[in-house]
This record gives sequence, structure tokens and C-alpha cells, in this order.
Amino acid sequence: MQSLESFVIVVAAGKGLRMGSKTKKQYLCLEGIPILSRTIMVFDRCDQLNEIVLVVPQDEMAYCKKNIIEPFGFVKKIHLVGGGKKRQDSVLNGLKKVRDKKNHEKKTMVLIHDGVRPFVDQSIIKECINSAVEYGACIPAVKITDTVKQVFGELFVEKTLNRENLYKAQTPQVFKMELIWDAFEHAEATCFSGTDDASLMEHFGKKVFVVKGSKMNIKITTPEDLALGKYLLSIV
Ligand SMILES: Nc1ccn([C@@H]2O[C@H](COP(=O)(O)OP(=O)(O)OP(=O)(O)O)[C@@H](O)[C@H]2O)c(=O)n1
Ligand SMILES: C[C@](O)(CO)[C@H](O)COP(=O)(O)O
Repeated sequence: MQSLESFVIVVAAGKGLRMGSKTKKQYLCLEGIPILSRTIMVFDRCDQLNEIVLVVPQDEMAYCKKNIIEPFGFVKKIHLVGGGKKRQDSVLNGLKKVRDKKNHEKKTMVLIHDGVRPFVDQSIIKECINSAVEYGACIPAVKITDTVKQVFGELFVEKTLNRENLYKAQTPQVFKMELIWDAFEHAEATCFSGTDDASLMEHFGKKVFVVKGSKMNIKITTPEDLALGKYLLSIV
């Protein structure tokens, strides 16, 4: 049987416009540690992973080396890569780095994770890797538990959606390298863009397996999420 190697691409090249803070949200601290460093710590501890590809803004690579990576003594090899305009462009830059480093004797798995989801736990990471080895593509997601309204012009309810099959997608999204590479090439050729990586796989016509995510695995997007993140840290 072919042996496995796994890379995680942590994307952190966004502008954080919805957070509206002077310092980009990925660099904001939770209990003295930058959110992005906290996220890297989780993957640094994961024994099923080989190397980390960290995608950050093109002109902030030196800043990240000095403030996000070096102070924390990470054990795994971290490759710093410059990001792109959209999240999808940043992931593509990360995938190009994985392609360069890939060992052609081995089966390569790629995890793609938001740098601003520091509360992901080891059990979800492991379950996603195992399912992606079996099915090719796997994401964690949580079933929606509220009533969902479609709102017109952000003011009036247009209709209530059937929430039976609605889930919120999280990361890490895990794929066999050849599959996600082909899905990105297909997206580029067809000018398709999506807000997550699984949507490119869906567009490519491949099935994506879903495992149970966690409500704790929040994406820090707005100031409310930052407050929630502080609270989560205080209870764990
Ligand atoms: N061009 C981009 C855009 C986003 N991301 C990353 O993708 C993750 C999820 O994106 P989101 O939370 O939407 O971050 P931002 O794009 O920074 O936020 P906003 O849309 O509010 O500006 C973040 O870790 C973000 O840094 C990225 O690497 N490159
Ligand atoms: C990838 C993602 O985190 C899954 O929920 C999400 O799609 C990114 O969201 P964004 O707000 O569109 O960047």
C-alpha cells in the first residue's frame, strides 16, 4: 500500500474587513497569543500531519515570520507563501507550494483551514483526514438549528426555507491532492469561484463527504466572534 503524507494549508491572507479592526484580525491576540499562532499550534500538535503551508499577505511575510511563527517554537516545517485577492487565490498559492514539495512515491492529502478558526479540535481533524482518505473529499459541517428566513433587501422576510438539509460548512476541508488540484484547474478554466474549497469540488462533479463539525469551531469574522472567542478560552 502507498504510504501517506499530509500538508495543511492555513489561509490567513484576508483583510478582515468585517472585523473592522486596525490590526488585521488574524494577528489580534486572545489571551496574549495571536489568533493565527493559536491556529498553527493546533496543527503543529497533530501527529497525522507532516508539514504546514502558511498563506499570508504578500507584504507581511517578514512580519509573520517574526511575530506569528518564531516566538512559538513550532516543531513542524512551516512554508510561508504570499496570498491572493480572494480566498480561493490564496488557497491556490498554497496548493502550488504543496505540489512543489509533494513526494511522488506517496499519496498526498491536503487539509485547507482558515487561519481564523483557532478552536478546531484534534478529533475533527483526524476524522476529516480518515474520511478524505476513504472518499477523496471531506468537510466538517454543523446542522442548522434555527429557523432560516430568506430576507428581501435585508428588510422583509421573503420566505422560510426548509432547514432539514441545511448545514454550515467549516474547515479543515480535506482532499486527496490530485482531486483538489484538478478541481481548482477546472474552476479556473470555467471561471468558477466559491467561498469554500468543497464548492470547487462540487462544481467539478465530485462528492464531498460530511462529518459532524463543532459549534466551538467558530470562524472569527466580526467583533462579536472575538468576544465569543475570549469566552470560549475562559471556559476550556
Ligand atoms: N484573499 C484572502 C481572503 C481570505 N483569506 C483567509 O480566509 C479565511 C476566511 O476568510 P474570512 O474570515 O472571510 O476573512 P477575511 O477575508 O479576512 O474577512 P473579510 O471578508 O471580513 O474581509 C481567513 O483566515 C482569511 O485570512 C485569505 O487567505 N486570502
Ligand atoms: C471556508 C469557510 O470558512 C467555510 O465556512 C467560509 O466559506 C469562508 O467564509 P467567507 O466569509 O466567505 O470567507
